[in-house]
Amino acid sequence: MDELQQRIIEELEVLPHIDPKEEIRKSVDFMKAYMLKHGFFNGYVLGISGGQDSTLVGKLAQMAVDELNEGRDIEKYQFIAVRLPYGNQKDASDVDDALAFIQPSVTFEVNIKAAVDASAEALKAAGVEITDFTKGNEKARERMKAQYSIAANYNCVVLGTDQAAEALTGFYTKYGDGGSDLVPIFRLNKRQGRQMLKELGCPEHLYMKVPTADLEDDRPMLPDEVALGVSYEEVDDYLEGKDVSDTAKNTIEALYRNSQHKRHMPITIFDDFWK
Ligand SMILES: NC(=O)c1ccc[n+]([C@@H]2O[C@H](COP(=O)([O-])OP(=O)(O)OC[C@H]3O[C@@H](n4cnc5c(N)ncnc54)[C@H](O)[C@@H]3O)[C@@H](O)[C@H]2O)c1
Ligand SMILES: Nc1ncnc2c1ncn2[C@@H]1O[C@H](COP(=O)(O)O)[C@@H](O)[C@H]1O
Ligand SMILES: O=P(O)(O)OP(=O)(O)O
Ligand SMILES: [Mg+2]
Repeated sequence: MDELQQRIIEELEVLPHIDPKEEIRKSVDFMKAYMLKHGFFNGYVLGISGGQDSTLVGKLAQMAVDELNEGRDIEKYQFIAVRLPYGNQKDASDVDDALAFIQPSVTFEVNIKAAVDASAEALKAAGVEITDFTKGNEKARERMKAQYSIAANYNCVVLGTDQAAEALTGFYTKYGDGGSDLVPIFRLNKRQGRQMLKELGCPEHLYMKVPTADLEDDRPMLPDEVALGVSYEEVDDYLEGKDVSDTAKNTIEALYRNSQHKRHMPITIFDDFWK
């Protein structure tokens, strides 16, 4: 393993092997401790897409609030799951299955189509015609806004599903799904998340599902791996310190370099990471 791979693994805190039970406990305890430290909060909010990462974080969040509520007369803590389709969601039945598995305290549905389309129209009226790709990122940012509005109304904080494979490649929308308060599965790669879901008794079709951001109208359900140009198996191997093909290594490291700006707060004159 060369110096850059080693540095990335250390930066993203990835372990080459995990004990799924131990990692489940770490994430649940993290979410419990955060609530106990900030007594004015009542729980967590997260968009549930029907994909692997939100199913995992949603389940862990529900476990955390259930444990926090144990022995209390009233259920102070809640996990608010949010369905956030853009129009009709093609994989809506996976959202049903994820919610049945998570059993959230509360579920809301906010359809983001009207807001996203209105935003595209307003830009068009100003002479800015956005591409389908940019509109995809607007969908992710609209989802972020809806979750923050719900969190503010119910005294909760917003969870993010960023994990090591996305953090490494920058495969998320800046201030969209990248905008959140706590990221309980940061440190885990994609296959480690699958191991945890299996341990938790999740239906197999959810943790074996092909990952998709499903943001583009023109390419619905586009697999992340097609957009990225590298497979998650290779990204996961890289993160575990294993050798990958030269092509995969070059792609991964280019994605890492190009997304440096996403792993920092807005850049000031005192920052020099980009120089
Ligand atoms: N979670 C997911 O799986 C997910 C979700 C949405 C999008 N995606 C994918 O993630 C990517 C998001 O698209 P994106 O990264 O083009 O959009 P983005 O909006 O996340 O980031 C692009 C913006 O970042 C800023 N930026 C770019 N380079 C910069 C630099 N060097 N310094 C400072 N700021 C800089 C600019 O404002 C630019 O418009 C796409 O590949 C998309 O398909 C994945
Ligand atoms: N359709 C969706 N409904 C609710 N929440 C969603 C939806 N699509 C995405 N999300 C949220 O965004 C993150 C990131 O998704 P990626 O597939 O990694 O782009 C996801 O975990 C949900 O919390
Ligand atoms: O973030 P999710 O839940 O949509 O998972 P995936 O990234 O596998 O689509
Ligand atoms: Mg997804």
